[in-house]
Amino acid sequence: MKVLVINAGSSSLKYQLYNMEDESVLAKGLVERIGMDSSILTHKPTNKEEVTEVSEILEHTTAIRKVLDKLTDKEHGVLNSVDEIQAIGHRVVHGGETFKGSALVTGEVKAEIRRLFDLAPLHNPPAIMGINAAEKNMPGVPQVVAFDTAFHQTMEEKVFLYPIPRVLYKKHHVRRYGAHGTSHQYVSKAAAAYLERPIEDLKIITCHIGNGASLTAVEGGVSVDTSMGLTPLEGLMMGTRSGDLDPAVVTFVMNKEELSISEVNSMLNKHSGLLAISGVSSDMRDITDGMEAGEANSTLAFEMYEYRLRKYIGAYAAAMNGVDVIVFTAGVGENSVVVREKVCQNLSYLGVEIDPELNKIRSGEPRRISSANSKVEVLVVPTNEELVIARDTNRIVQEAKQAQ
Ligand SMILES: Nc1ncnc2c1ncn2[C@@H]1O[C@H](COP(=O)(O)OP(=O)(O)O)[C@@H](O)[C@H]1O
Ligand SMILES: CC(=O)OP(=O)(O)O
Ligand SMILES: [Mg+2]
Repeated sequence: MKVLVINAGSSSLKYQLYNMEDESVLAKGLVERIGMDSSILTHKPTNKEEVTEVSEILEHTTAIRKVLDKLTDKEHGVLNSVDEIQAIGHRVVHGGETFKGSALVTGEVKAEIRRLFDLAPLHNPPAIMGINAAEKNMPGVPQVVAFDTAFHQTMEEKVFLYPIPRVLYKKHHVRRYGAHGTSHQYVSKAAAAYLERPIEDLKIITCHIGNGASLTAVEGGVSVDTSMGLTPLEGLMMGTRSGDLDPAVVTFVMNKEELSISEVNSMLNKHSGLLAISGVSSDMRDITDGMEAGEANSTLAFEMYEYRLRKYIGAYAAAMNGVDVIVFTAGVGENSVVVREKVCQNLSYLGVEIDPELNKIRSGEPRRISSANSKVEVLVVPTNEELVIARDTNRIVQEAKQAQ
């Protein structure tokens, strides 16, 4: 079966086409700046040259049509016809309490994702746009949704409730949900497989640190705590998101600066984090370059980022009464030698010791960076959210066919 995986953002759409016979990627790509005057489509077929095309793409339906054109293009394509795509899988960030796993898209499932718009105003609306756009371009092709929140539905009440009036949970579902679950689940399983140990016996802290960043305490293979909350704003300091702060900061600043709800949301989600402190960039590469050049604001941004991440690792070791494995993943976790080095340097009280040479090795495979003496295994495990979505899509569509 050939499965197209789509990750739709508000102004972008990432895609990967899988051949599920051998789980190989036939092509992948990205449409950026949807809705702006010059959109950019970058298409990379696995065995051919990458192509980039600039054109006007005003909404997601056109974006998917352009992607399908590229996938079937004589020169850059990998398919003879769009009909070869037998299923489509979508990443959806918020599944609320309804979805504990991936689901086949139906009218009711779409209505539920819409009901959750309030809880994920930045993430769920573009996901629905992606689903509708796929439906228009490929009518009749089954679609599956995979939720970032699903893996964290195992958290206990004492972990997911906020200590605020309970009526807010009953009336408005205000609680902690977490995100990046597909990634935390994938890398924790991959870590156990790499170590050749049963996941049931392990206490694992997974650090998914990319643009958005979150940590999860995985005990016995299930998520027992995670750092994102009602929305993907809670927890770690991120590229442009603040992470944890005193909630009174919000009302105080709204009052002093006369900010609206949408303005304060935008400040905390898009103009905070590394970007706000460095004054330069949300990208960890620029921050570490600035730090190496002795630039004070980038150095401070790095130190705050590393300090907050390290505090969370300590908290999750406490939550599980120990830690056997720490896993680094996503853009920063997989690539930043210096972030891993600094975080681990100050975890010696847990018995963490990394090998500086192993830490420097670059590879797309899971690898150990801790020394032989370390009491905790420290691993780098490249994440692959798209593969998990493709597998779920394949399984759910096959099951639905058999049930017919
Ligand atoms: N070599 C590198 N060193 C440090 N950080 C890196 C490196 N490569 C990528 N990154 C970081 O990874 C981030 C993107 O991570 P990624 O997981 O791809 O994010 P997302 O999926 O949220 O777009 C970038 O913003 C950048 O800060
Ligand atoms: C939920 C979330 O933060 O997603 P991303 O890392 O893709 O921004
Ligand atoms: Mg990501």
